[in-house]
Amino acid sequence: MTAELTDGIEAGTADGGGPGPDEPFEPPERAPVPGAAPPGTRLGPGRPLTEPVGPAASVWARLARMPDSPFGRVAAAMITPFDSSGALDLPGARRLAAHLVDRGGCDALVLSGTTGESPTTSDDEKTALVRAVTEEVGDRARIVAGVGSGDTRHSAELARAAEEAGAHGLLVVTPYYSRPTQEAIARHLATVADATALPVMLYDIPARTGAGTALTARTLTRLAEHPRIRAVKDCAYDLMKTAKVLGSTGLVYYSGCDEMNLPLRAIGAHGCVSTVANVAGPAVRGVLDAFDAGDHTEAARRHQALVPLVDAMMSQVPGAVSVKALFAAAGLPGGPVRPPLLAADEELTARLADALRKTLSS
Ligand SMILES: O=C(O)C1=N[C@H](C(=O)O)C[C@H](O)C1
Repeated sequence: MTAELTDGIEAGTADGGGPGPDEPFEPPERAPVPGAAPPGTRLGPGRPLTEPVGPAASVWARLARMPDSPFGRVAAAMITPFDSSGALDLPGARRLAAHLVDRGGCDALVLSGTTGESPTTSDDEKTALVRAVTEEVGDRARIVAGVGSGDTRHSAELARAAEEAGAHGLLVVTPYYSRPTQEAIARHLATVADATALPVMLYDIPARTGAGTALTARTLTRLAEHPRIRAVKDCAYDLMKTAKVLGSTGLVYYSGCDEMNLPLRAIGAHGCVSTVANVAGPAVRGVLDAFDAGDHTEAARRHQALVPLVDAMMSQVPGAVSVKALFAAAGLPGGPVRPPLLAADEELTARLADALRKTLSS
């Protein structure tokens, strides 16, 4: 999309509550999921993947063919395309997904995240999106379905529907609004992870979920014991916590905010879930590639070159608004945002396009 996009544009912790030090975490009793990986199985670097038998075998067989983490390395937090009437645009979603995977530098797509406007899509739309995108990209990328909500039963239902629709993994944000304690948050996340055989990426974004909902290092360490909780999408801006959890668990970390992609990689994160990758995936990947090749100066240069675009896209309006404004300017599928989000005005769109152009030419 990058070339098409520019062409188009040229034309146009609180540490809330939870158990005290003496209260042991009891992972909720659960019947083993048929065919699920045995407890302790991890997909972090160097760890073997144990193939199960039974209904989940096909999921694990698919994952086993994919290298590295079950969530890829550069995941676009894909926008959800709507048509001009505001309805879900599945052909547009297929086109965008294929583009991001085949030419846009992404080896994973997160659907129905914040950038995917999950608060304003229905359950049926979320499931239809997973089905269409998995059909379109097959095993060329990992498809991660956002199933987080403030309601445990609802999230478990969404998780089962996503699994049935072909998702390779789940993104589960900490429950919000009702101010659950750490213990309640831990139980919510474990219950959703129990609902399917899919690997789970936790989403820690306290600025969005509310004061007191940041996952504590202790809660993360406890949840790491769950056989299917494998990863964290880290948007907590708490390097002490992240470093502690990275150093003491097998959880695979992903930066969940583009300005932290390189800093978090430098302390051991595996990759990123990126909004900016919707429009500049190869540049987002290029930062990690340079770092992994040992050229830290070049990695820093590439990171710095992306920062103005990250700032333009994420600081004033939600990422979905920015991406859709850029897509509209380039004549690409995306369509409008759904209320309460508001489309970018002309001035913001011009600034976004300018930032994108500068970044891509740097
Ligand atoms: O939708 C997502 O997933 C992401 N959303 C975050 C946001 O909206 O702030 C940013 C992140 O890059 C991924």
